[in-house]
Amino acid sequence: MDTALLIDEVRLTPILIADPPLLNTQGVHQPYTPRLVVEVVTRGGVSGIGETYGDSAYLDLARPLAEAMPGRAVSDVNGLFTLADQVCGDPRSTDERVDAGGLRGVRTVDKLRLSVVSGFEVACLDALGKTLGLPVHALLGGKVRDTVEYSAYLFYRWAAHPGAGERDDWGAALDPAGVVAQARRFAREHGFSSFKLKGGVFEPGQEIAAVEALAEAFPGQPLRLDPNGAWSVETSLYVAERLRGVIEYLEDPASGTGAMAAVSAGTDVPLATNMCVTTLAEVPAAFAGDAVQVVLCDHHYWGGLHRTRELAAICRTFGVGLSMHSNTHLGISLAAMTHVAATVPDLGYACDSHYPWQTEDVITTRHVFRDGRLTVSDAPGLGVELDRERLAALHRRWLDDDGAMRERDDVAAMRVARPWWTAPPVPRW
Ligand SMILES: O=C([O-])[C@@H](O)[C@@H](O)[C@H](O)[C@@H](O)C(=O)[O-]
Ligand SMILES: [Mg+2]
Repeated sequence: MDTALLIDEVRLTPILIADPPLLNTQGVHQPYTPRLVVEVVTRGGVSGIGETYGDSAYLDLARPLAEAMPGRAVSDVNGLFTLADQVCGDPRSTDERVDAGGLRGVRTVDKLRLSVVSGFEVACLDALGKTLGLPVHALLGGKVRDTVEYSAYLFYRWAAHPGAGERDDWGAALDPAGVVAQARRFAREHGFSSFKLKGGVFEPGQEIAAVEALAEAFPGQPLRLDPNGAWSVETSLYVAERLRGVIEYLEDPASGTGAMAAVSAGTDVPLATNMCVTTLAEVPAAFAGDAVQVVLCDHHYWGGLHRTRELAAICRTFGVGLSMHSNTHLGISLAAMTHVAATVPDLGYACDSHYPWQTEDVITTRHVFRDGRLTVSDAPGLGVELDRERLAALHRRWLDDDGAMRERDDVAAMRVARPWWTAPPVPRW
């Protein structure tokens, strides 16, 4: 073993990043949202970076893992899972609640742990690639495309947060005209040609009207609608019928595998998910029941880039399509998403990314979409550099926070504007 590959130190930096007032079925994004930056430093003096969720449940698991890493090789990414099982709590204890935000499926201890491991795996791959002079995609077997296509992620939104928070110049988008204006700006500034609207905010008729307005503004271009499981089976079938021939896929119209399977049985509109298939345990029932036709992978909660490729192979085996989910994230994760997406042969859909909404970053040079695509970097590692000054500033914000922003809570954020707000029932419509 080359001792240059051994880990000397692991640095964990929780940060708070600005987030616009984007609406979803639970509520609204907080002015600031937590992320965790993971940095591994090797004996060879190379530093590798990764990024994952930063809420305290993730930090609690990341700390013991960081302490256990020194002395291990950055090339031993498979060993990370065993190590995490040993040091990050009891692997048998599970908590099958829907995640705190109600937007990303079940929240089990295993899934939390995998989300943490993903940040460490990416950091190790970055360090390994930099040491060997190879891009991360080469460590995953090599890219099969030179660019990765992303879709515009449209949100109903307010012009500004009701209390504190950064301001941007997007203005409000609360009706079909606002959604189309937002889409036009995404197309103009980033070249996106496929569009996803985050739904579950207004009653379904209004969201159907928004998608129809998009179809009129962008004829023939792929459109998606994602209410995060807010609709009943009946409502889902109604929306599917109305948008048949207009929509590329409906994403998580209903909540849970059973409801999704019932919707799927009643329509030929493809269904996608980042909610009912987010762990291996959920795959058999969902695939056997034909509940979904497209799985949205997310290297964070599937446990990193290698595990994402394993998921891709499972989907391929069962003839289920693959696309990519996104939550609020920075440029480190976007680099990781692009590397793994470049290696998956049958990625048949443009990937999601929140990135254009993020005005702050911790890398020195922001990613730039051209024609809605990112060029796959051939530079060693991820191909991005940490901006230490920015990282320190965003960490300072996390330190200064009284705890209110350290956990993502879209319901609480909505209460600032509407004190009576509670998490809506499922199904909501
Ligand atoms: O950021 C949001 O509001 C999204 O709703 C996000 O939390 C979801 O996880 C995600 O983007 C999705 O596709 O469901
Ligand atoms: Mg979704």
